[in-house]
Amino acid sequence: MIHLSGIHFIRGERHILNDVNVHIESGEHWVLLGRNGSGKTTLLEMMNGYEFPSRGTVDVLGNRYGQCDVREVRKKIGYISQSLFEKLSLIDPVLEVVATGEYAYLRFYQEIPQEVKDRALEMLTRVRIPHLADQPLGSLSQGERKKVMLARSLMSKPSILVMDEPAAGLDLFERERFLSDVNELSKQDVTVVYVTHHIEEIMPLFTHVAIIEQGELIASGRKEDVLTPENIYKAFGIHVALEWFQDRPWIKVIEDK
Ligand SMILES: Nc1ncnc2c1ncn2[C@@H]1O[C@H](COP(=O)(O)OP(=O)(O)OP(=O)(O)O)[C@@H](O)[C@H]1O
Repeated sequence: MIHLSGIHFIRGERHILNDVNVHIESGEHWVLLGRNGSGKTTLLEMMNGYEFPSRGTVDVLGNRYGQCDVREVRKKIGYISQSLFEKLSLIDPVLEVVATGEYAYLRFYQEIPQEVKDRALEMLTRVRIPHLADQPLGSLSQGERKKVMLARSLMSKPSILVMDEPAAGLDLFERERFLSDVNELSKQDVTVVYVTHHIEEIMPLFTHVAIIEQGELIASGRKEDVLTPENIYKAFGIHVALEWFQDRPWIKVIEDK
């Protein structure tokens, strides 16, 4: 599905990614975990072909970047990020914003076909906000906006869904509602790649975790093997105890005496 092999990303004096190898197979769902500035977003941008490595290869859905039309591959990848949200029009009704996902447009300048409107409503129903269809995007709460992004990204029936800190800024209630929609993606034929700083966002859906620190992968593999107090210490420099509860990892910070 996604193969990043021997990736280096160098800008000026900085080695931003250093020999990163990530292999994501069909049926797996991955979380990229790491501190601010560790290189997570840069890796996502490479999966989407918005950044190219200084060295190494990127293969997505059987296409090697640099030897294929990246725009064609991107049509099969949904991408949810704050920077994309900022490009959407806050005055447009939610249904229209979701419908733009069908064609990866930012806005419609012509009549939207009825079948596209119907599908947009279906996607809004899936994330449990069909009642907001006619409201302007800008009038929605942060949590509702995230759900609109999720519904919009599903319009194009992506094979891969890449999410960059989608639960950032949500309160506990909104976050849990959003995460439960993310978890429902296990019922769909889509591979999810999810970036976060927060361990408790690793929902049962996720099978694998990669931990990145200062541009290097310090651990990657099945989540039960990777999410250890030792690896969390290496990534965040904090001693923790980790417990699994209802197939989610929860941490307690152990203060140094
Ligand atoms: N094109 C670029 N040119 C120069 N520096 C860059 C470029 N892209 C990323 N960086 C730097 O690389 C580092 C990693 O950035 P990145 O956005 O990937 O981190 P991140 O793990 O997603 O961080 P956060 O959790 O804060 O979003 C940062 O220090 C950033 O300033």
